[in-house]
Amino acid sequence: MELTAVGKRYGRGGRWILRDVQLAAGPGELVRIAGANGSGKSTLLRLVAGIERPSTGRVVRPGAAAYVPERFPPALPFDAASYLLRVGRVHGLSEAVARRRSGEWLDRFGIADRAGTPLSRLSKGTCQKVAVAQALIAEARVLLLDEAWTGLDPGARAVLDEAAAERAAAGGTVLFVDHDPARLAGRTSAAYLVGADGGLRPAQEPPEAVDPGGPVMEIEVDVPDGAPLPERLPGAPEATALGGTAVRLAVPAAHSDALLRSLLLGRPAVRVLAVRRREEER
Ligand SMILES: Nc1ncnc2c1ncn2[C@@H]1O[C@H](COP(=O)(O)OP(=O)(O)OP(=O)(O)O)[C@@H](O)[C@H]1O
Repeated sequence: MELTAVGKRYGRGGRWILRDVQLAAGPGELVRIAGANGSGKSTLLRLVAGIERPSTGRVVRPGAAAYVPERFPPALPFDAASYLLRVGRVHGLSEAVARRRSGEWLDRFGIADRAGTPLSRLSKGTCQKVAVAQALIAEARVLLLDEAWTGLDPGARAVLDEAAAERAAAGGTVLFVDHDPARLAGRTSAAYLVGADGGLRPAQEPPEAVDPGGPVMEIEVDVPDGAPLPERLPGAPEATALGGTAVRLAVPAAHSDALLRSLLLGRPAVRVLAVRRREEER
């Protein structure tokens, strides 16, 4: 995904919201877009999504993007399951795959029992879970999350954290905006700030939020063909070769579920040999 010399203003003579923006993000990247209120973060994501056209410059993306907008319109005449099915079909999924993935995400967000409820009758939080699920079922090469965590309960926020990391681990490119500066801390590959002048510049990432002295999990995996593991895995695990094609990955316990999931769902296909908590004295 690449933006070259992108400028954006709404209407002729309007102020330049974005100016001469260069941004390149490849497979496996998890990128934070920060900036003050009204600086143009949503505009940037809408340009990448293809919903807005740049006033100047060029936007290139590798296929369709999946997008969670800042505001999701819940007043659609569908229930959650049939809405997700339709979105899946728009993304080119077969009916069977769209149905299966919809069911999986409704289940992961703990709302499988509301699959048949009209969107208009869902609570705001449940509706937001559907808004997020509609983007995740696509498994798109580019995933755009605009304040997608807002309105979710803590459990669902953690599911979305994992989902974003999984998409990147599976070779997707993920761009996100969130008001919490610690969101996905330690998992992002880059961060940028939209300035008041419309420019986009690299930003400092906040430090890893996890207590470095906290519990550590060890996950041992076998990579049958000896292929290298992805460079960016959730929790930035410390890897130790165990001989043959086995590797031990050590991560803060807070990241172990996400790491395990991305190992199981990502490439190369690995076999998990052991998962254990590291002994204190080691
Ligand atoms: N469709 C539009 N037409 C005209 N002006 C717009 C449009 N969309 C956004 N703007 C203006 O562009 C500027 C940037 O808006 P944008 O929503 O991209 O910022 P943001 O950084 O995402 O803001 P926030 O953090 O408040 O969500 C704002 O001044 C906004 O009013």
